[in-house]
Amino acid sequence: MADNNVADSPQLSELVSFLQTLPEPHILCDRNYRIIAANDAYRANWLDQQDVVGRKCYEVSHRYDVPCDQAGEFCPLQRSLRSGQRERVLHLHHTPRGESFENIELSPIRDASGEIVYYIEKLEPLPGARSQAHAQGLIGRSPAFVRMMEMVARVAPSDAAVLLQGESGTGKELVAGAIHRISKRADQPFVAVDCSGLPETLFESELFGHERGAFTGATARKTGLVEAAAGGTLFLDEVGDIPLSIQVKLLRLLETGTYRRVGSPELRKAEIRIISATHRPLAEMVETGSFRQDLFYRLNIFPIFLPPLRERGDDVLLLAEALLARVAGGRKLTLSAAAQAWLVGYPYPGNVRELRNLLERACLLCDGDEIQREHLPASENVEFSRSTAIFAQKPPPPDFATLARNFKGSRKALAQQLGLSERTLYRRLKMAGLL
Ligand SMILES: Nc1ncnc2c1ncn2[C@@H]1O[C@H](COP(=O)(O)OP(=O)(O)OP(=O)(O)O)[C@@H](O)[C@H]1O
Repeated sequence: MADNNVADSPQLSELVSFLQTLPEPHILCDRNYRIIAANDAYRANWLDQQDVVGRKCYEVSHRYDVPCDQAGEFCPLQRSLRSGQRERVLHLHHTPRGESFENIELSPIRDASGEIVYYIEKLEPLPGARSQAHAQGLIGRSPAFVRMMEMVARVAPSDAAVLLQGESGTGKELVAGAIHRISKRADQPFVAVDCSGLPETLFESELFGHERGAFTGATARKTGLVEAAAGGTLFLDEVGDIPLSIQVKLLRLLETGTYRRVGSPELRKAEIRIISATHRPLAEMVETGSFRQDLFYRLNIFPIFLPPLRERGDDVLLLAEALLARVAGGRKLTLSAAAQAWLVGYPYPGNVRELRNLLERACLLCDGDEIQREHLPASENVEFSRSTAIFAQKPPPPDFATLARNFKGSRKALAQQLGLSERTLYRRLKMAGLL
C-alpha cells in the first residue's frame, strides 16, 4: 500500500494507513480522478494487473479516455464536487474477472480550509448481477437496465417492501431473487408464491398455515409460507391477481406484521421482507377499484420498473449470447450476422422469456454451429408469437362500476372492501354515473 508520493505528507499517510484497516476494497483519489493509493483489499482484486496508483479512475474501471460524465454516465466525483457530500452510484466496472456491477461510495476529504482535496472511494461488487455472457444471474448493460439495477442496489440492503412492475417476461422473479441475495437476509429462505395460482379458499391456509382439524381435510398441522420464509424474503408474484376478498388478509399481515394459523388463536410474528411483482397496472386498478388503495401503498414503498426488452438496445445481443449458451446443452453455437440483425429488430412482446424461447427453438432447428436467419421465425410468425403472448395474459379483473353495482352490502362496507374512504367512494360512484 505504501506509496512514495504520499509518504512525505503526514496527513495523507494517515489517511492511507486508515484505508488499509478497511476490509472492503478502497482507493484514494484526488480531485482530478488520479488514484493516489489503493488498499490491500482492492489490490487483491487486481492481482497480476498493472499497478493502479497514478492512473485515472475512469481509465482503470471503465477503460474510458474521459471522465464518466463525459462518457454518458453519472460520475460520483463530479456529483460530490457539486453537492459537497458523500455520493453513491452503481457502475458497471471492468475487473480482472470481467465486467461486474459495483456499488461505489465516494466520501470527500477536506483540508483545513474546508476545500475538498481527496476522495475515498469504496467499491463493493453487487452479487447476482453481471454483464458477462456466461453468468447465471441478471444480464444487461443498457442504460435502462443499469438504472433499474441502481434501484435494486439501493433498496436491497433495507427491509423496505419492493413492488416490481414490468411486462411479462422482463425478469421480475429474477430481480426479486437478486434483491434477496444482495440483502442481509441472503442466507435465509427465499419463498416465492404465485398469487394467481392460489385458489381463494386455500390462500389463508397456504400463507399462514393451519392447525390439525382447523377445517375438513386438515388432518395434520401445516406450516404456512410466511413461516417457511421466516428470516428471509416472501416473494408475492402476480400480486395484482389477488381477489379483493383476500387483499384484506394480506393487508392485515403487512399492517400488523402478525398472523394467525387457521384454527389457532395464537398471534405469530412474521419475520419476513415482502417483495411483490405484477405485470398489471396496479395504480390504475386502484383507480377503478379492483385493487385496494391501502394495500397498494403498503406494497409500493419502493417501486422498481423493469424495462421491456425493446427498450434495452444492445442488451438483446448480450442476452442472446448468454441465453444461447444456457439453452444449447453444451453445444458451442454462434449467431450469423443475419440472425443477429433479425434479433435486434424484433420487438419482443414476450420480452426476455420470448427471446429465450426463440433461441431454444433455433437450437433445435440448427444442425451446424451457426444459427441462421431461417432458424428464427418468418416475419408472419411474429404476429403469431405476439398473439400468443397476449393470449397468455389473464383476463382483467372486474372494474369499479361492475363491482359497485353487484355489491350487496352498505356503502360503508363497500368502501371498506375497496380500501377507500367513504368520501372517495362517493366521488368514484359519482364519476362512474352510479349516483
Ligand atoms: N436480465 C436477464 N438476464 C438473464 N435472464 C433473464 C433476464 N431477464 C429475464 N431473464 C430470463 O427470462 C425468463 C423470464 O424471467 P422471469 O420469470 O423472471 O420474468 P417475469 O417478469 O417474472 O415474468 P412473468 O410476469 O410472466 O412472471 C427467465 O428464463 C429468466 O431467467
